[in-house]
Amino acid sequence: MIEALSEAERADALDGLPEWDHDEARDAITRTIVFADFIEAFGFMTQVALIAERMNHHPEWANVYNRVDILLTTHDAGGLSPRDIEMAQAIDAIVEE
Ligand SMILES: C[C@H](O)[C@H](O)[C@H]1CNC2=NC(N)=NC(=O)C2=N1
Repeated sequence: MIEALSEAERADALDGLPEWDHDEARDAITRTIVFADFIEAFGFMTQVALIAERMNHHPEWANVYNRVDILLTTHDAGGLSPRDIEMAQAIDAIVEE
């Protein structure tokens, strides 16, 4: 079992993730990324999929052509947990490559 972040921990984490929005209804973070084309978007998703499997932590996401909409939350914790923050940081690192 993994614990959700406290309010202070969540505020700190969100400060460090300026590209991400907080979805209060779901206690999730969301980010939309637009790539040059479909193959760039799908290549990104493939990299994230490998990380997700390694972490056993999986994004809720959708892809339309060059756009990927991502939502991260921890179902087991009923909200944001350190795993979402770690995943968001990994995603940001891939996008910045
Ligand atoms: C049974 C399995 O370990 C759980 O369902 C894992 C898998 N991937 C997961 N992904 C996410 N985002 N949240 C979870 O709580 C979660 N739990």
